Amino acid sequence: MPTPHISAAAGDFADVVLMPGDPLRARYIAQRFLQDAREVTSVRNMYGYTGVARGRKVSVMGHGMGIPSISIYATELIQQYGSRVLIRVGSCGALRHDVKLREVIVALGAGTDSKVNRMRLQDHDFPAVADFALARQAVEAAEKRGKPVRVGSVFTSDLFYGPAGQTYEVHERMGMLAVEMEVAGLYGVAAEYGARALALLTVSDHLRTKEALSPEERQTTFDEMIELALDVAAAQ
Ligand SMILES: O=P(O)(O)O[C@H]1O[C@H](CO)[C@@H](O)[C@H]1O
Ligand SMILES: O=c1cc[nH]c(=O)[nH]1
Repeated sequence: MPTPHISAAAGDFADVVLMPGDPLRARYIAQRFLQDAREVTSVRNMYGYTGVARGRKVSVMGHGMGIPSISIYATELIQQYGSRVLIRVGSCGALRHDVKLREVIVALGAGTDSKVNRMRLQDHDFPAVADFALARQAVEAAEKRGKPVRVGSVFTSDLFYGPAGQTYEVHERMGMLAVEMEVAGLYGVAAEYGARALALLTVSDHLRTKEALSPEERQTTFDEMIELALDVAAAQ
């Protein structure tokens, strides 16, 4: 059962997995939000935990940075461990001036400069979209909490340090809310293996205004996003 990247045994993972990029955020989520959390994998320090949230078995596992990394973990969780619902809980940089720091974005779809989904689809465009039911549940849960979310498309970039100035205008004109590095890959993997996926993203910095959350603010805002992700997880 162990894979080259995950050392967990069969049955160690829940069918629903929250996935932050940072493995230490995975540990933080497990310690703060899961009851009876136990570590199920730590290969390469990419920590995974399983516990209980809202009375339901839930796992959390880091996915690293970039599409290649998330694709490995998402594929192995689905294919080897039977996970069916993957919810990325990540950070992003706002592209549009009207998107504010701390906002939580429900990433309905993702454009990308990566070729991975074209590799899957004979070089044709692939609609990298969230599972609709998960997205709707996230929006409804946010409304119930009185903390509405932003819903729309994001841009998944292979480059964190890219030719920024040249691309922001185009992305904004095409209606993209923010930039991050994994969503299009996650949605492609989910489609390929018949799983369901959603990404929730907290705006941690603003690419136009150069504002950024302090470490303390990051934590508080991320907590709100994680509560939302757990609302969605509990509904499965
Ligand atoms: O905070 P996470 O989830 O890692 O997400 C964003 O942060 C990383 C870049 O700093 C990339 O992984 C990007 O997608
Ligand atoms: O990928 C990312 C994540 C956060 N902020 C950015 O500018 N890019």
